[in-house]
Amino acid sequence: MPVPVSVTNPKGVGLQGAKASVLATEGPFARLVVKNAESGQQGMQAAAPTQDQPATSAAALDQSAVEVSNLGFSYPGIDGRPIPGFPPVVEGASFKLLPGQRCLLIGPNGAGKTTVLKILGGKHMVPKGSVRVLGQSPFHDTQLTGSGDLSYIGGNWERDIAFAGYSVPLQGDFSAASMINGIPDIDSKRRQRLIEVLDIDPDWRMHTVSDGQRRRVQICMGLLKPFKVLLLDEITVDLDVLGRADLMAFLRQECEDRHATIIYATHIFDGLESWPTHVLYLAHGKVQVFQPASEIPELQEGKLLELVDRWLRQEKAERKAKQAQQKAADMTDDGEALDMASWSNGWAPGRMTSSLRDSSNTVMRM
Ligand SMILES: Nc1ncnc2c1ncn2[C@@H]1O[C@H](COP(=O)(O)OP(=O)(O)OP(=O)(O)O)[C@@H](O)[C@H]1O
Repeated sequence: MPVPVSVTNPKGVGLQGAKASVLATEGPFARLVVKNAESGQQGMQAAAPTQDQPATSAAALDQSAVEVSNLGFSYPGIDGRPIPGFPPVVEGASFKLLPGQRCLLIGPNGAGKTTVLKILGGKHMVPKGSVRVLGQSPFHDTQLTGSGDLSYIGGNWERDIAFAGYSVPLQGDFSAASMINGIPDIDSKRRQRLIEVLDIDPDWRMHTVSDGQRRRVQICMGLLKPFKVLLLDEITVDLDVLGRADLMAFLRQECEDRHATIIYATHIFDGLESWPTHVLYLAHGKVQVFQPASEIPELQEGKLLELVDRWLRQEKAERKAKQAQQKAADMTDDGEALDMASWSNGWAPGRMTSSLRDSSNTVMRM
């Protein structure tokens, strides 16, 4: 049974006509080449354009691809407003990435990584000024995803289906080729390259593939269009070591050759030291570290895992201390716990539901 996919606009329909993705092939770029040749200047130069690699003007390389300014976000409660007493999931986050930069997004479970990526991918509405992708608001300016300039790959290819169950994986007796070839206006060389990089057998039947094989097809579909900004939410978790290494090499090349910008959230760090140009560490919904990789000694020394281990242990200790403080605050004067925690509301089709602590429908047990 086919189900929708977690790839933004896989068919590239919609505002496809508004192809803002065609970048200048002369003018500023040509002037920069002449200027650099004259001054003998070293440093970042726009790559010469080829059929697969559109030229990027020097001015475009200086403009931020992703800009987040004092971003705050709370998931709404049942009345559509932030739940009173709950801290925002993301608070005061600011960072900026230029074309060509690759950012590793790190943080403990529940830190807000997926939420940030979804906001950047236009899946949650936030004030226009707080998030700009390619100079536009990803939620409001839908041509960003419609054109394929902004691509988000995350989650599993599954959804809840009535009478079939929860988290039903995408399956159906159709081939991987029929999915991949079903996307219009794709450069055939790029498609073939991705099939090779991801080691996809076009004859795979989607109802008999393994999780990792299904993931490869999902990733392929998300990468078919030559994106300018790519958001990856732990998509390598099912891939074997070789598949992951080949994919990371491909993504790196996309940034170096086409000046694409990538944010990659992951919990798997082996072999990643030389991949990012930037590292963003998120904890408690706040940006704790945002630094160029060149300024992080542990990355130069191949000790990314040790660094993350230290960060996470520190975060855990802070979290435990905060919880202990909260517990103490919840005690009555005679030392009894005031139970304001979640309260079972019974079953709604197949699922337990509950009221949240301090939410508007909190049930207080006395
Ligand atoms: N739809 C939602 N409604 C309410 N709260 C949510 C929702 N989705 C996530 N949250 C909460 O927001 C917080 C951040 O979740 P998020 O999924 O962004 O974290 P994460 O850093 O991606 O975690 P992980 O590493 O486990 O994937 C968590 O406390 C989570 O419970």
